[in-house]
Amino acid sequence: MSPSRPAAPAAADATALPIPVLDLEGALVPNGPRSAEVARQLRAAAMSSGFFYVRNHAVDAELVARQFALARTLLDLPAATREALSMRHSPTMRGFENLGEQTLDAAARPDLKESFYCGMAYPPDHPYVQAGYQTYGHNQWPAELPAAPAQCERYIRTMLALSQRLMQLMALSLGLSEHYFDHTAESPMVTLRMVRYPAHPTGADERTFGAGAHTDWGALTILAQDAHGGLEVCMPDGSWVAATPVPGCFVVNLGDMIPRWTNGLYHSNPHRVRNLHSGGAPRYSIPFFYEPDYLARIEPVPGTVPAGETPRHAACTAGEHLSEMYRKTYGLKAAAAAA
Ligand SMILES: O=C(O)CCC(=O)C(=O)O
Ligand SMILES: [Fe+2]
Repeated sequence: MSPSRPAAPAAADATALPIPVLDLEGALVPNGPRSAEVARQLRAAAMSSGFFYVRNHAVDAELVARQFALARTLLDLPAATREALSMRHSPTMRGFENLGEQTLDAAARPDLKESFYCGMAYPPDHPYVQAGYQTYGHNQWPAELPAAPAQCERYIRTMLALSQRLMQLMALSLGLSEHYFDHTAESPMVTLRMVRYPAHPTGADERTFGAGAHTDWGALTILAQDAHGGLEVCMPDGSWVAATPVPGCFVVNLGDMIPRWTNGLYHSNPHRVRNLHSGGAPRYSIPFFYEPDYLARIEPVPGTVPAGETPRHAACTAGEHLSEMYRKTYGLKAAAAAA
């Protein structure tokens, strides 16, 4: 490790973390005995940074380990293979992204990360695939890795179930029926991303990031990260805190659809990544982005707009919101690919 790099953070003491840990034991099924308590904790986190960890989420550690192994294999494929499967050739934003191809913070340098994007395997005759809605259908898989589609599909199905349960707990946290959002999950827009960050360059300026400061665009992100750390979260007072890896936990954060759905009551705070603590090794992370059905209307839920006030955001569909965000951060390339 270079002497200018800070030492790796000590193993996280969950009770001392600025980002709370929600224990999902007893809250994983509708009417679970701890659902109300977890919903209260979720509400507090959502009104603060919009970030929390989840433990006892019932996701098999082996499944997550296999997904990290696949991430390494995918991102080690030769440059020519990755170029042939570049997301620039994909109408649905699937495939490989090279270092510097995305700029999440327009005021910073292009992101020092590379990734592989895939989504749920919607059949070609699904109406949304037929309609050409962005993110539906058309995964790009490398022929060299025939087991990759099934592994990703298993991971996606598992994360989807967890996301949908978290949306039920969120509904509860808003004083709504646990099933309030269920109908918005019919054909969800889900994106699984496997990301690799090179070590933060020595002597890099303050505009250099693995991922520039950004908010996520969807409803929920469930992040698996390796042991190196590097994710930083902007707290409501403007300070940045480390989302230190906690063994066995995922980091969950709210995306921009949730403030739209709650008229600003719940927050989707900025976060960023700098791979500073890995001793020069790459950092891997696997964000799973849960977004509702393309046609789901995103407008304030009951009880979030005070009487006599107008909503802070115009209503839109989830698909409209997401397409606009891809267009902004991938610039003209994505607009061309999506056309
Ligand atoms: O890699 C991470 O820890 C976070 C990635 C992230 O924020 C994103 O992909 O939106
Ligand atoms: Fe993010």
